[in-house]
Amino acid sequence: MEEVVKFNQLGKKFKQQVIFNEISLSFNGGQIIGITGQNGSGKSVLFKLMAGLERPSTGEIMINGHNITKTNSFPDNMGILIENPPFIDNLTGFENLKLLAAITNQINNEQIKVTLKQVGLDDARYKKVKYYSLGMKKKLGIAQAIMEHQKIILLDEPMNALDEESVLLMRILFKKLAEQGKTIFIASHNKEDIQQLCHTVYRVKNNQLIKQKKAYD
Ligand SMILES: Nc1ncnc2c1ncn2[C@@H]1O[C@H](COP(=O)(O)OP(=O)(O)OP(=O)(O)O)[C@@H](O)[C@H]1O
Repeated sequence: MEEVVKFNQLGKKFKQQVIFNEISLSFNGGQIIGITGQNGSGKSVLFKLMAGLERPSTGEIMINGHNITKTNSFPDNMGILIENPPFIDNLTGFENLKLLAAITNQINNEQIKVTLKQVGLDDARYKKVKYYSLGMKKKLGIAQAIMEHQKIILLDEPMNALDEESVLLMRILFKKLAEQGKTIFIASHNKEDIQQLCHTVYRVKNNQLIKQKKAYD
């Protein structure tokens, strides 16, 4: 299987606070990888490092064969949901995605509509984001992360604020994306989501990523 993400002696610290220390790991494509760990352990920082939004203090990160650390670049082919994406309140969900899609111009309006349907926002696509509930905003965040059919998708707590039915819908969607060959990293505190979804699970602990024997140790 193809190696899509590789950490080479990755280290990260903020001033005196060590978050990661010399992590060397690689991840194969086409799987759902769970990232768990206590509050403040470093899950979001890990995603920011992979997305090129934070720079490693030491070591290197390779994404799809490109050394993003050496080239100081953002990875191609990566969809990202970290924290709450800054949507424009006065535009509809559809218009927000259209604006984002215009940056790379890879998908058309029809594909945006299909994505909105996939995340269960079909009825709300013409509603301004300022009238969206918390869960609806989360779904729009998931939509922007997956709409361009990126090879790697980072989802930081994607199920937060979603109702039970929507969680089930997302699980089916994420599994389908992995079957299509995409690699999905999911950070979550939800044991059931991790157990149901993930092929491999790592726990951030003691500045390391520790592979779990069971789906959730
Ligand atoms: N830009 C920054 N400057 C300084 N410290 C930071 C910065 N970003 C994150 N940190 C610190 O790094 C640590 C890890 O934060 P991170 O947000 O990755 O935790 P997390 O595992 O995602 O937590 P949670 O489960 O609460 O979402 C925290 O102690 C946080 O305060």
